[in-house]
Amino acid sequence: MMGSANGIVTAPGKPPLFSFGIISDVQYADIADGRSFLGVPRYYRHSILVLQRAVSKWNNQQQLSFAINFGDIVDGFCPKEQSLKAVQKVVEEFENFSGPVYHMIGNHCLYNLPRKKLLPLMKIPALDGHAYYDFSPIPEYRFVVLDGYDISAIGWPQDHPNTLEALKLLQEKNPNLDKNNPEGMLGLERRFLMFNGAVGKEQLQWLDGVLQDASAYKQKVVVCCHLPLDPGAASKEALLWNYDEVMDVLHRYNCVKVCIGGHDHKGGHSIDSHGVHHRVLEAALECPPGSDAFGYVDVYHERLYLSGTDRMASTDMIFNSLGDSE
Ligand SMILES: Nc1ccn([C@@H]2O[C@H](COP(=O)(O)O)[C@@H](O)[C@H]2O)c(=O)n1
Ligand SMILES: O=P(O)(O)OC[C@H](O)CO
Repeated sequence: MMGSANGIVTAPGKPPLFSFGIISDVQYADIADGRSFLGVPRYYRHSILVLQRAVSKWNNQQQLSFAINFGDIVDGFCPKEQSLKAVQKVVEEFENFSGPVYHMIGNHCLYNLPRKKLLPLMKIPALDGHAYYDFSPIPEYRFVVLDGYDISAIGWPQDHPNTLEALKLLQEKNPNLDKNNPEGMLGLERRFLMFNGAVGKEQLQWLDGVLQDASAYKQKVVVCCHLPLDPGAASKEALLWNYDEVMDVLHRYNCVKVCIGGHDHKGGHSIDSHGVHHRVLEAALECPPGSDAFGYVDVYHERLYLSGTDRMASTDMIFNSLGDSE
């Protein structure tokens, strides 16, 4: 038997119920290497090689049931006349994976193409342009994919009510002319930046319904969103605008065990006040040539184990069983 940090003992070599591949923030562009606003190197051409190696490893690995892309497949600096081809190129790389791939949108996807064009290309099941959905790979588990740019100043037509709602919020919350600039904003208020967004009211209701249903079927839930939900796992500047409202919904139910996100390229891990794990994935874009950031997750009844490659840290996420009826 094998011990772990929180004292729970598990049997080594126990086969997972199923496994899936993960990668985030590929942000491919056929342009020279650059840096983030804060000076972190970004390798725009190399990132697609990271994705290629991820797919090749996933295909040669033990059986993976599916893969999840946590968003931002093409960078905002991609020349606009190349956006369509670049998105298609990255999607095609994902399609070399032998199983289904579940995509979600990130801000950089939306800098390149409007939702209307993007969602069909990424084969995101969408209703009225909304990009949230759920799926259940086995009866015991439910995956919920949130649309963190539901209320957003990017991606919707300029006169769309969701754009207007986002612009109003940014106007109220962010005093700077450049709404991506957090200067002078204090604490968690620093999340009110244009490159973030919110989950709208309808989506919150949908989420509540899905979690009710999952609870009724005694399913465990993994929540996926490009934008991080827990301040403990990410920079304040990277959080979903209404992370607190979403967390309130998640915390009404014991079925939510793990939330996974991207966007905050350095990555992170926390366990919140209700024992829910939050894992923010390290970005493929920031891997210096020859290095990688992707992984696969083994799913068990009582934990998720992320096996990371190179810059993606491995993480054992053992569930808090308090309140579980099983
Ligand atoms: N501290 C910061 C961070 C960012 N910005 C603005 O956001 C844009 C995107 O940032 P990246 O991290 O993706 O490079 C950047 O061009 C800045 O306009 C900022 O003002 N202050
Ligand atoms: O989406 P990006 O690449 O502009 O980066 C977002 C920041 O990492 C959030 O802190």
